[in-house]
Amino acid sequence: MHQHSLFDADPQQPIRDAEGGVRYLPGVFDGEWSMRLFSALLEHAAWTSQQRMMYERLIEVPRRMAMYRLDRDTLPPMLADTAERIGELLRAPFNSVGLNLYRDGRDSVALHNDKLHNLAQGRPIAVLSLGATRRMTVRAKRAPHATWQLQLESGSLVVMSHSSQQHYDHGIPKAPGVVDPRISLAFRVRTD
Ligand SMILES: O=C(O)CCC(=O)C(=O)O
Ligand SMILES: [Fe+2]
Repeated sequence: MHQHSLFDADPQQPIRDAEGGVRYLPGVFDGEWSMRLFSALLEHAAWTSQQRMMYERLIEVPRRMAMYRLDRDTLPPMLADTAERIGELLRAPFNSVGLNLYRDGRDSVALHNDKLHNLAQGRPIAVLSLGATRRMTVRAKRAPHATWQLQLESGSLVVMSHSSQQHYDHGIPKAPGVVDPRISLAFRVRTD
């Protein structure tokens, strides 16, 4: 397997495609905004634990989640302003946000691609990170599975094109030693 660090080729854009590929944008929000938003979401978001069937057993998903429609739900403090700033920056009419809370390094999300059936063609998925820095793995589906490791700092955005989801998986591996929580917000343009 070929391992790339983010800085091998281009610090901003490890993967290129006609729709923008996968880009890492550090420092989109400053430390103060990021910290205030983190606290507001930790306290006020409607966190749920979900369960999945795995090997015929019901297991708890190792993170907390919350989901909002930006166009119709009552939102936690600062979320509407944050969504608007990201929408303006990326010129995309985001109408949904999925929140993930990784309580510490034991929480994770397995390699996956975001399902595209209810996402608008050509519109990106933007993931805002808050709190503890965690590593995102991005891996080509096709052999030899080129793999990138991105350190997602608080206040940063990872912007993934719609079409990148067909060719790459992404995940947040467990991180032994990380004791602080992280919240991510995945902004999407849904068609339903
Ligand atoms: O927490 C992250 O950075 C990734 C979240 C993610 O992949 C998702 O919500 O689909
Ligand atoms: Fe995802």
